[in-house]
Amino acid sequence: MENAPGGQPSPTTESPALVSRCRQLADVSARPILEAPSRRRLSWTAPTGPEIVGCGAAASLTATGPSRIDDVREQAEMEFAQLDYDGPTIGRPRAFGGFSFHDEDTTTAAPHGAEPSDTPWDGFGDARFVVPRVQVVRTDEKTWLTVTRSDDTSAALDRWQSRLESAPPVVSRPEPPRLESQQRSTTPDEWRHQVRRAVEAIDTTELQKIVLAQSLTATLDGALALPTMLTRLRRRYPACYRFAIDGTDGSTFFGATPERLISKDGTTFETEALAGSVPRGETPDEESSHADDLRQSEKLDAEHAFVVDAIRTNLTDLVESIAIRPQTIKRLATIQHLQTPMHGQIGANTHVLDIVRALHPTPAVGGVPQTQACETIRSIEPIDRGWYAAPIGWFDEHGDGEFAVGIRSGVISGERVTLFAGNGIVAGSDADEEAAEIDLKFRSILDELH
Ligand SMILES: C=C(O[C@@H]1C=C(C(=O)O)C=C[C@H]1O)C(=O)O
Repeated sequence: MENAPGGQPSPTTESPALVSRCRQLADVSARPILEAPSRRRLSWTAPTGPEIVGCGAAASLTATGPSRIDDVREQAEMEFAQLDYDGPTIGRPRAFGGFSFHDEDTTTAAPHGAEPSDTPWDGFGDARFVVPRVQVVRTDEKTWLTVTRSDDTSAALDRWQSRLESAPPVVSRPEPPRLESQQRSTTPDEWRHQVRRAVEAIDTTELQKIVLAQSLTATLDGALALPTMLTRLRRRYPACYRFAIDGTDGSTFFGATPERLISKDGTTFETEALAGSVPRGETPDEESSHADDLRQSEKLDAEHAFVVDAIRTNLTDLVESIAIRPQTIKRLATIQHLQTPMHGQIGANTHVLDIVRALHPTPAVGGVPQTQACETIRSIEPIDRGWYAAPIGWFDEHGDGEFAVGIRSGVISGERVTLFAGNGIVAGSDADEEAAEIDLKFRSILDELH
């Protein structure tokens, strides 16, 4: 955008310009930002990236239905065209948010089997991104504060700097609440029935793989403090993406997901296939026997190969090159997965959201073929997936950004937390074995709540 002399936005600009300024701070905690609920808080930490925390909305992007990813991109281009940022790249403003799993417009359609009141997703919509008014980026060595507003940016920068620098250090953390009760969306019998229907569809139609999910609603005896929750997830899951994002109704979607959907930086991108799961062992012997199962099982290999193939196929037309690294195992606290990292070169003008659109949902969370799998999920699953297993992340004015798959996640609504977990079903899947894996996935977050 054009600036008038003195660096201030030109008064002739039609809509108010967003002025964004960044300042490096002494190493301060971003906790004061997270301690203020109802301020549209967000938190995002990639396994090897800085911690980013934000609040407020300098710009909001929302969209519905099948075109939601393109619509967000279009709106973002208009908003970012109004942006006047002067500062280091690390502190640049970004749009943070996520998409619903399904394409269907949830503002008009109730999900199969779920009354609107059953859903914890009212505050999220089909797509919602926010350029936060206040953003703090912390690496191990440095902290940057960025304020983005259409007025008084520098006064707000001063206010937030003094607020962050004068916040008292945390001496003791509040006791976590106790778990009062938990309720599953799906009984063991219902699950067996659903898996039977999925396996039948696999045996008799084109369907080859489908991921079926459940929810678990935990009731606690007190509210969950988001900063404490994120600290626990950081300690327990340093190799995962930890995220939290407030809805518009006081609820918060959060999680610690092991699965990268895409990261794009200039002309390079990285993605991965993550699918095929076994438990962690209680002893070294048990551990290596599970790892052997993971490497040798033909069924798990097939589940995983669907994901590798779909990512490669769906990216072919979009990227300049793609290389597949050797398969490894991603070990987490309760569960371990087959992982195949992939990386490559891409045109600088390709937006990260173009890649998100091409990839989501991968067969790690949807199925093969994609459209039939999503239709079957909607007809079999009794829950509203909302943003679970969907792309969650950020992008910047140049179309660079990073998205994770929103699994190992849940929605906090006061003293209730609704968690989600799913598992891949292929020919020959056994409902009870699949249920045991879903339990491990629920536990990964449930164990950290109380
Ligand atoms: C669907 C989930 O996880 C996905 C499914 C996996 C599987 O079927 O083995 C493994 C990792 C994830 O890609 C979940 O955690 O809810």
